[in-house]
Amino acid sequence: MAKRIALVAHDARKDIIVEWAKANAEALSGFSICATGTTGGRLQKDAGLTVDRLLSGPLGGDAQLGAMIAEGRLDALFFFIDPLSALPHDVDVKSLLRLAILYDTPLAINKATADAVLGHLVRG
Ligand SMILES: O=C(CO)COP(=O)(O)O
Repeated sequence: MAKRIALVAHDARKDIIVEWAKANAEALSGFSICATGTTGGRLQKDAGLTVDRLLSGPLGGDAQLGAMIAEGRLDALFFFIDPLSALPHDVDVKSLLRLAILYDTPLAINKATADAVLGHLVRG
């Protein structure tokens, strides 16, 4: 069964994750991909990816991903975090990151680490 990965980006990072997904389309096609709502919409429309869309991050999508991690249903998290803005749902972001750390889930937080984690997953 294909490994399941999640792609998430804050608004200021959505163009970056779309470009990254386009550049890595072939590698990403081997995974089952889920994404928070708005990120998923951009990835479908602008990068042509097939994704399972969860709720938007601030409306519970980050919490859904946290639950997937806690239940052992997510193999890696690609979370392009905005480092320059205060976010109203910061508690959800922190919770998701905390669970990824707690469960030792491979975690990418920017393009450089996304390249590294994806390479690690592709190599098996
Ligand atoms: O806010 C997010 C992650 O914290 C992402 O949610 P959206 O993809 O719905 O914008």
